[in-house]
Amino acid sequence: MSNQLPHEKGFHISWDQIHRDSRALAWRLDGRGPGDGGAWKAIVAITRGGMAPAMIAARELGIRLVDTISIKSYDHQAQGDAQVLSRPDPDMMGDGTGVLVIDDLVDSGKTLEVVRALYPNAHFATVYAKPKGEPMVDTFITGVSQDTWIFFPWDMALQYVEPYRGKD
Ligand SMILES: O=P(O)(O)OC[C@H]1O[C@H](OP(=O)(O)OP(=O)(O)O)[C@H](O)[C@@H]1O
Ligand code: HPA
Ligand SMILES: [Mg+2]
Repeated sequence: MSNQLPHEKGFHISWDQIHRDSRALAWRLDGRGPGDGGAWKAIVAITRGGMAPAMIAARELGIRLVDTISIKSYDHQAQGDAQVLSRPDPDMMGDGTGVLVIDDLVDSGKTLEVVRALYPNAHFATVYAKPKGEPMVDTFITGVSQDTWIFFPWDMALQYVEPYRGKD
């Protein structure tokens, strides 16, 4: 990582950016549900990364029924088998009809594949999508190349960096 140029280090997302992009996702989904007037009945966030976008979308869309499904598939940047640690009330979920399932991003598509198998009729939405995972997502805002690592604001802190041309 340390001998890469700044633009090769990854795609760094600020809080402001994820807020704007999550709002854009909500607006794109507005009125596209199967209920009256295109309503959605609930939002399910895929923890942990989906929680911030799901909260922002729930607020934009006026949805108060918000639940989580807990999946763990990465340890740092290494992917293992996706494990479902907890899931929403089965009576509320049914086959997923009318439920918006939200995550921060789709990369290999493995996480969404697991959730899709549980709720085949839910609508799957992510803020960011890499090409491999795109077939697993119904709606996303920004496409990112497969070899880019996305850094989210909850994983970062402001810190000093050396000037690009080095110290004087
Ligand atoms: O499409 P995939 O290759 O499955 O990758 C995408 C998933 O990986 C990350 O979650 P992670 O499992 O790291 O957990 P976290 O959300 O708790 O950070 C990200 O938030 C997505 O949920
Ligand atoms: O690019 C990524 N950034 C953060 N978390 C991730 N989990 C899978 N891919 C990514
Ligand atoms: Mg996640």
